[in-house]
Amino acid sequence: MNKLKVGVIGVPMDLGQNRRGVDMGPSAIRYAGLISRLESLGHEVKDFGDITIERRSEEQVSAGLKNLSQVIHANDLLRQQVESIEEEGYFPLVLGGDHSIAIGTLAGVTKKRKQLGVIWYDAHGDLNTGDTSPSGNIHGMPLAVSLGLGEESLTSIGGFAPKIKPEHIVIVGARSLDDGEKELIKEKGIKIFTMHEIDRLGMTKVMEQAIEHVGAGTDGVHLSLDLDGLDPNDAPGVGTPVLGGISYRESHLAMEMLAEAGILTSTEFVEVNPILDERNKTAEVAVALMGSLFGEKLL
Ligand SMILES: NC(=[NH2+])NCCC[C@H](N)C(=O)O
Ligand SMILES: [Mn+2]
Ligand SMILES: [Mn+2]
Repeated sequence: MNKLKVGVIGVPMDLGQNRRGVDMGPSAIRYAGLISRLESLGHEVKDFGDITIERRSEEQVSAGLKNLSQVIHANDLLRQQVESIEEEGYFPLVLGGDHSIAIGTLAGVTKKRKQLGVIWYDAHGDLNTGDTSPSGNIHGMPLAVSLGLGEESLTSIGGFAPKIKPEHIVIVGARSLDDGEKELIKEKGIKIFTMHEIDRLGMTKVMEQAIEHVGAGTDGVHLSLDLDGLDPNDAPGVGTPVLGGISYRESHLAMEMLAEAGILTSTEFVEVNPILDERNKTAEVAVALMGSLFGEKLL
């Protein structure tokens, strides 16, 4: 794999969901050795530090969305950081934080890339709006927001909407979808490999087809990896675990195939929750997967 300039940015954000601790994700991932792991692969790594996130105050709900104003503010800061990381010639590697931060990441990377492909590696679709969400948690909404759906103050971050097109998305690993999300997937024709397809076809075929799908007619590809896409046995430190997930081995294979394809232009790893974790296992899994994604091989 080509040697890259990788720009790491942490987003210690927990306001997009209810469980405490996911704000410590960036710290746990760095502690698990991310920077030296990437450097040992020959990449030049610059750590841009963390975005400043407001402390949790009393929960406010507006239009059915929890902590809306703080989530908007954080994502707008992230958008600006991601834009300048790219302008300085670095590959944006964003560390969460809850998955609501994908709103800011995608707003930042689509400033330049108007035909961005997106791989959404997740147990969930994150395709809710304020109207369909069972929880009001914004981490269940970022893919819908990026499609220009739902709350206007979120979709308009960065000054334009939508950020991405339904035909450029592929969801991998889904096994928990709300009714409104199922309808949206059908209505928009979003490509999805649920656990059923992963079991049936195997990860090799799934990733071959996923890579082909997001490569078609796009000018870059973003990987948004929610650690709850993995099975909770392999990644226990997440706030919304769902049994029957993608294995550690299948995930390494997926990352290796992405490295080989050489199509990614930005990446984020989200939902690592050290309070719910077992001795930093999930952060270590995240770093191991990033190793494969950035070109690590045994021989
Ligand atoms: N990024 C995540 N872990 N999302 C979980 C979303 C769960 C559920 N679908 C909701 O909207 O609340
Ligand atoms: Mn999820
Ligand atoms: Mn998610």
